[in-house]
Amino acid sequence: MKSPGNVWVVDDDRSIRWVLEKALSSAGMKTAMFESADDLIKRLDKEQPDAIVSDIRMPGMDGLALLNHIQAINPDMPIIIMTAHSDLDSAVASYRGGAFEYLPKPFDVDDAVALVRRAVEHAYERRIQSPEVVDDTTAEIIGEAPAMQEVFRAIGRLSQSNITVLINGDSGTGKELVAHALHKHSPRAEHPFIPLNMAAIPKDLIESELFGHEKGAFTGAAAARRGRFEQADGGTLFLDEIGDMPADTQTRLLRVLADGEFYRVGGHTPVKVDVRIIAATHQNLESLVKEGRFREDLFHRLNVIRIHIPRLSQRREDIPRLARHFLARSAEELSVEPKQLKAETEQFICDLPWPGNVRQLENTCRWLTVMASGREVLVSDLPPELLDQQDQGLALNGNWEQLLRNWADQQLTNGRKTILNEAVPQFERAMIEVALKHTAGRKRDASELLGWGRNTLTRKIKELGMEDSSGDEDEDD
Ligand SMILES: Nc1ncnc2c1ncn2[C@@H]1O[C@H](COP(=O)(O)OP(=O)(O)OP(=O)(O)O)[C@@H](O)[C@H]1O
Repeated sequence: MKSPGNVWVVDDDRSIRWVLEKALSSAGMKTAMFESADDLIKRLDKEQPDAIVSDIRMPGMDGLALLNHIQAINPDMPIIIMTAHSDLDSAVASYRGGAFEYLPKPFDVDDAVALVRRAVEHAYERRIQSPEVVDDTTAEIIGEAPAMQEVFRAIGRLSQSNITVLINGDSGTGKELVAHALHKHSPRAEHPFIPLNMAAIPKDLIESELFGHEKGAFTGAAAARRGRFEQADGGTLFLDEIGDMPADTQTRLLRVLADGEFYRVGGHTPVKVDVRIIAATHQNLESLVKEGRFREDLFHRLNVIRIHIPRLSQRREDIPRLARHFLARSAEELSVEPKQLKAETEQFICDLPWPGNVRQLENTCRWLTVMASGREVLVSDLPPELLDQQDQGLALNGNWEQLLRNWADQQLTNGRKTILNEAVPQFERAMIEVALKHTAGRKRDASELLGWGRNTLTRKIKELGMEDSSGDEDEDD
């Protein structure tokens, strides 16, 4: 019993679309043709094909970006990339990104049909072999904004590697989701992904949590226990909020990364593990290094590849899709009809500041699913704190203090500590940058604008690691 197949083709060249549509339909397959990758992605919201055939070069999103996008949301979707011989490098890249096959142009129509048929059968077999692939959609990452496309591209590029990755981004931007995607698209995918949040564990338990302990290692250690490192053997250990790792643990971690082995707390036999580390932080690790709060050598070990996840307010174009996704998910969880945002509600939420990022949007959608009375969500149905936020936003022009209060409030609500360590350097950096802009980079004049002595400004610039951006260094000293 074989599925005839539902195949989507995307190519900006009308004649290729025409040829493939004819050939695939004659072979009994259902087809849909798209002029651009963006059109195809829009349709993916509603329906999923069995396979996709995509040109490599297209205006707008190209074939490889599409490949990365789809790989991130549905790693099992077979994709055939069409490419001219001259684009062999890109074709190789498409393999690494996880394409099913590539089809060199110009192609023989029968070969093309045979290839597509194989892709469809492959998809079909995977589906019957592993019903749990449906579960994969829990890790769907939504992001059409250019800044998120960068993130998808990085996931694609890293897909065959075991390299250490450092993910930067504010709380709730999706760092764990991206770490999970990196794992799922790595050679370690069949092994465990173990997340551990440094900020969420009391300091004196971190070591035993990471490395495990032997029976009787400390009061309360009634039995021996494997730590996260051992649990993650062969797989990936995700260390969230690495900036909060205590100094002693940093030293131990560094040693494990260098030696590939460690001792359980209270243990005397070394334990060998093979673990890929993905670390994440909302803090500026370089600043922590400068302040002596994070080991420089550990920082360099972790900072091999860096991925930055933008704030939700820097990718507002994704808000409507994210909201639909979360409304659908909470409706499913609660077995109710999904709520729909009225156009003005959608517009309203697109303009909000979202200091809690995607997580805040997700929580809002869950709240709406339970609390909004009708099927359609009106602006007045939104949780009161969001309506307040908008008032604050309107009154904001000039009211940076209110923004700062919101930020501090949010940080403390999220359980953060020592928030001045992050806020003060940011504040100073902003003031210095603006003053230097007004003086075309002249520090002496900028120090006057700020009300600091020249030496203080020079020292601050150094401490804040702003030397590259501070403009002309050769002025009169
Ligand atoms: N682009 C996205 N598409 C779909 N869901 C997302 C996206 N980004 C984040 N989410 C969801 O938002 C929630 C928060 O994401 P996640 O836990 O990955 O954030 P985080 O940056 O690790 O947060 P924290 O730093 O507070 O731990 C999760 O439920 C996640 O599934």
